[in-house]
Amino acid sequence: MAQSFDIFLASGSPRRRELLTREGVDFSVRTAEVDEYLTIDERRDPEQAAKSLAERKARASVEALLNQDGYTGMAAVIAADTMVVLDGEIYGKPVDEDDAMRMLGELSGRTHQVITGVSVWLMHAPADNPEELSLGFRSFAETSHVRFKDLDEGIIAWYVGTGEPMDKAGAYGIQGLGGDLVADVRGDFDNVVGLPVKRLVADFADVFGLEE
Ligand SMILES: Cc1cn([C@H]2C[C@H](O)[C@@H](COP(=O)(O)OP(=O)(O)OP(=O)(O)O)O2)c(=O)[nH]c1=O
Repeated sequence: MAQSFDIFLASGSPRRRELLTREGVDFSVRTAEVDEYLTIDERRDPEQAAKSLAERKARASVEALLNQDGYTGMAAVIAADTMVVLDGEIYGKPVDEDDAMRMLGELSGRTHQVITGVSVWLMHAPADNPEELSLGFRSFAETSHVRFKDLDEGIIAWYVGTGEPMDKAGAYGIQGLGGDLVADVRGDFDNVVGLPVKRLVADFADVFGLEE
């Protein structure tokens, strides 16, 4: 694959790295701290919230590349944010085991949405003239629908005890032991894991060197 851009993934998530690697994309990881706070308006519109968080993550990474790393060249910076939504309410990562138990109890036997917002920032930072920086971005949100089996308290307590839920939106990982909690998935499976990588690569074919 002939890539005309340097590609940076602004993510600490090992799942996102694996998914992008699987598509054959050559990239580096450049994470930067962001505040994941959502406004009331963003909470009312989960797709917008996911895009907005992805945009913040990518922008922070762009700023770090330019201001801390002194990056020059043509780059695409990719970030994503995944959230679970049940009855319009956003579920992020559980704060503790009780929170994980609560989330899984609420998801039991029902269908929820998993929304991943993706933001891709394109920048050109000329080495000879830093004043001529050009920067732009495009974002999208992808939604998958996941139906949970009926879960009894014993299963939920066992699953939380494995530790798997703690760093994951909605307190489960469909790609791991959490796959056994799931009855059915409609939509993109990778999107549930954290990155709708097929759509990302298709929508940004020029960036990934898939077009002449
Ligand atoms: C629903 C679900 C979520 N997840 C994960 C994907 C994300 O890593 C995490 C949601 O948290 P995010 O805030 O989207 O991402 P992150 O903090 O892990 O990584 P970064 O911000 O650095 O990119 O939940 C799974 O791994 N499997 C699942 O089935």
